[in-house]
Amino acid sequence: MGLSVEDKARGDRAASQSKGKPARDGRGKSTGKHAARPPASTTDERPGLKARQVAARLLAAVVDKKTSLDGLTDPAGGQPHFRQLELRDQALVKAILTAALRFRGSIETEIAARLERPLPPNAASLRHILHVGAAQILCLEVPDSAAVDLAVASASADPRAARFAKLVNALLRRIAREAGRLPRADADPTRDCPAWLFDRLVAQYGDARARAIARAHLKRAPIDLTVKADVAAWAERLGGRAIGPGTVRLGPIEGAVSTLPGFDEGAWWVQDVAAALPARLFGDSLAGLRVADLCAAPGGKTAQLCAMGAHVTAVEKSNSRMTRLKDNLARLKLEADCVVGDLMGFAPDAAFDAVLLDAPCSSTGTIRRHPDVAFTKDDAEIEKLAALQGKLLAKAADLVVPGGRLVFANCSIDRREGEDVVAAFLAARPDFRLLPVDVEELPGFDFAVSSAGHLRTTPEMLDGAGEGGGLDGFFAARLRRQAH
Ligand SMILES: C[S@@+](CC[C@H](N)C(=O)[O-])C[C@H]1O[C@@H](n2cnc3c(N)ncnc32)[C@H](O)[C@@H]1O
Repeated sequence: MGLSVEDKARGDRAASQSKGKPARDGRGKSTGKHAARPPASTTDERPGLKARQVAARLLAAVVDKKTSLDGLTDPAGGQPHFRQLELRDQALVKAILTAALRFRGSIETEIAARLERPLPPNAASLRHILHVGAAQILCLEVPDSAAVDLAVASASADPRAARFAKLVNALLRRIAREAGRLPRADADPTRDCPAWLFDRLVAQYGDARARAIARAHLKRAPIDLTVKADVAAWAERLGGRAIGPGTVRLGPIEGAVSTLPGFDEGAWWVQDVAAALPARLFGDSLAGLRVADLCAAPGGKTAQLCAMGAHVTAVEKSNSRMTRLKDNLARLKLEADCVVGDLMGFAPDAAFDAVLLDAPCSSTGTIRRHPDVAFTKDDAEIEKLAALQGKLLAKAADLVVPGGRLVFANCSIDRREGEDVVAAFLAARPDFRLLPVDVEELPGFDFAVSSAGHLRTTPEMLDGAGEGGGLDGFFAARLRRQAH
């Protein structure tokens, strides 16, 4: 029988038993009691409550206002309540939101299945509190009792949701008792992929591949490192495996990557294996050449180009992101000329032998790492970004010497931001030709080369359905300017 918002007092006081959760240690012990606590006031100081309240607030910002989670959780410019949390609670908020967004459709289904009537449209705040609670119960190792109690306290402290506190209690206890853990092996992946995105994937890749991509989005992305040299030796030292000539894929690690061997000495940097492919399209021929890396921060590709022996000029419009790029290069003991400013106003003294443009995009290739992208982007945004990319590509082209090469790349899986941008560019610029990528250039990554000679990856490739598999979605095209 479903619960209704009017019938909010009806609650099953039976002990909460999490289904399928591993046994808990003393700290995470389930008390088996879920009687709703006295209503929390805004001064309720119980441990963990602020983290849940901030999680619900940030979920609202992502879903209702299309605000990027990276921005909201930025250590310097992020949401003030988030920044006030202790680091441990900040990590918990991020884990809750990652789960709540990755499995948003499944969580909504579990909630809806236990309601007699849908939540009223003006109950956004209640919905976010329920999603935050359910995400902990269904996806995280948080004791059910804590997830439920803190959701009830969050509702009680929120004037828009206070009258639903008992409903929150009853509903989440039922989910804890009845629902299995997420993700489920037999789950329909389309449930967790917003319709606007799934429709585009089907239109561009066909139904089967669209489903495979949506399934890959439910997996956590592994951590890849690009090493300066000796990939096999670093793979062994770090307990990972070499994939491709310059990438080590790590297994599960304890703590931050910055504590791993080789970080302080600058032997490697974090970069998904797919993100490392566009710079490799220049081959081994960059030593001593003047190369521009446009839209450069945080500098993964700048570092690759420097390590290949090029004289690199990195252009980036964001001051704070350029600071990160410079910090990264300093740690890696690599050097580049760094120019802070809008690419559209960049006027160097001379053109470049090679140019790499990693244009701003929808980032739909990184949904495994950034599940908020599926909620913050839409059809209109993709059109806007495609238009911007066309302008940036035209500007980048003017910076290439006759006979020089230009690589246009981004981490979108949408053709409008990839294949279509390049097709429009080539139609308008007879002084440029596509230099098709040959599968032999990327040993082990032949799957990443499209029949048109572009680089095109999507996250289900490289065993994206398996644990520790997959790669980011990326597009790159290599172009040459006519020699005159
Ligand atoms: C996808 S990220 C680049 C990632 C980077 N190439 C790497 O490999 O680490 C895009 C970057 O472009 C920058 N950007 C966006 N529009 C720009 C513009 N008009 N001029 C210069 N930089 C821009 C953004 O601030 C962002 O740092």
